[in-house]
Amino acid sequence: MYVDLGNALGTRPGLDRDTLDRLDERVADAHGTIAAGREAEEHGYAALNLPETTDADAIRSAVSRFENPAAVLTVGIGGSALGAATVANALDSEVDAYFLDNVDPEWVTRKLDALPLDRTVVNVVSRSGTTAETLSNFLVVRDAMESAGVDWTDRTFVTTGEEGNLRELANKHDLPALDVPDGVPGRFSALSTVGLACAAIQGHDLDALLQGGADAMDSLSGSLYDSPGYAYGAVSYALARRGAGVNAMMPYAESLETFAEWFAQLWAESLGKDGVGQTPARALGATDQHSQLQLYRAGPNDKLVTLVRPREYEDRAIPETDLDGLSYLGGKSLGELLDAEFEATEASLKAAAVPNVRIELERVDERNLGELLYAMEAATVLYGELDNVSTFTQPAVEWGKKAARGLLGGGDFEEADAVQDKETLVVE
Ligand SMILES: O=P(O)(O)OC[C@H]1O[C@](O)(CO)[C@@H](O)[C@@H]1O
Repeated sequence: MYVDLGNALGTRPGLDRDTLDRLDERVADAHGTIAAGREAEEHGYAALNLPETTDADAIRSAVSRFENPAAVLTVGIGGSALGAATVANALDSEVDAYFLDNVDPEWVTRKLDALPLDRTVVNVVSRSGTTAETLSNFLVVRDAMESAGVDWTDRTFVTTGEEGNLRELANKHDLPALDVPDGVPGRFSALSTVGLACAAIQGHDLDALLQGGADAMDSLSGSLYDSPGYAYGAVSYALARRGAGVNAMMPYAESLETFAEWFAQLWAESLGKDGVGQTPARALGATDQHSQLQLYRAGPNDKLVTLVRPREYEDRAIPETDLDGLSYLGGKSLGELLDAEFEATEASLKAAAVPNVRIELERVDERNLGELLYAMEAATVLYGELDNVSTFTQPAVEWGKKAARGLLGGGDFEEADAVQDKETLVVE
């Protein structure tokens, strides 16, 4: 994997090579803090040790009881679903993967109706073990299994913390369970039990995923010029300080679309603090060239656009054609077209002085995915150090949780009262 910062330099006053060299001095200090935090297994920093601390054998043996499942249904939300979904949606498997990471009743019903419940493993994941959406969805899934005459205790697997409703449920019904790692916030847990249980059930190569993470981990040093992750974090920070308040993550591979969703939680929940942060926007190449690019090029110049692509992939030829104006495509391949679109979009952004960064993987496989996930986590931790924010907390999400709980009679929360005081100006 490499990161190319070339098209970010010169797009903002003072953002040149000298600026990066000066910023690199701060990267060295930040790396010192990160390394010390990792050494001490401090909350958050411990996530950057996962390639070393995650026990792949333990995960494989914990799920080995589920022989030849047709599908795995992961019930979890946020960091308890997005890492697993990124791997599942990027790689092929005989075992289909489904995710219940929302509580839209019609959508949940459609998903459950499509599942062969008697051959599905239910993978329930919650770090806190108390998240309303996850626990509600699990109760709904359990009920659906019972109605279908399926013994849910035979088909359910749990990953959670030492305490919480989910742990109690697992103990009560003697369900197979894995622990979430200590000191690892959900959004940083893709390379742990949280993200890898689903991958193990699907038969993916956990060792290669962790090896990719380890390769990125080994690149961490006191300089951004040694580590693609640190380089990306540093230039994103430098651009945000110079008005690029939005980061459009635009992979040029359908298999990486969920990666952009995973990145959005990582970037937003980690760096959106104290009035600062860079707003992640999810895009997909080439599709969003035909929807969002107009704004990226000709709207407010307040964005960094991150373009991601695999170099190698299974290609498909475009048949020869004598249709007027199309013959230039005949005999080419879809991959050639996509690569041309990628490079053309990159150049079109540069021509409009819109900063953009290229991230290239060899191909979309376990090792490269592990490296990409880890590098983005390292980028986030470094950016957080440079911006002096508490990267590993997310206090602002609690207000809404209390309000919703209060509205449902789950306790007396003043936040719920505030919901009742809503101003209205209805136009219909
Ligand atoms: O794993 P849990 O505790 O169910 O939390 C799910 C998600 O909800 C959050 O706490 C935000 O509400 C995220 O940080 C987390 O990834």
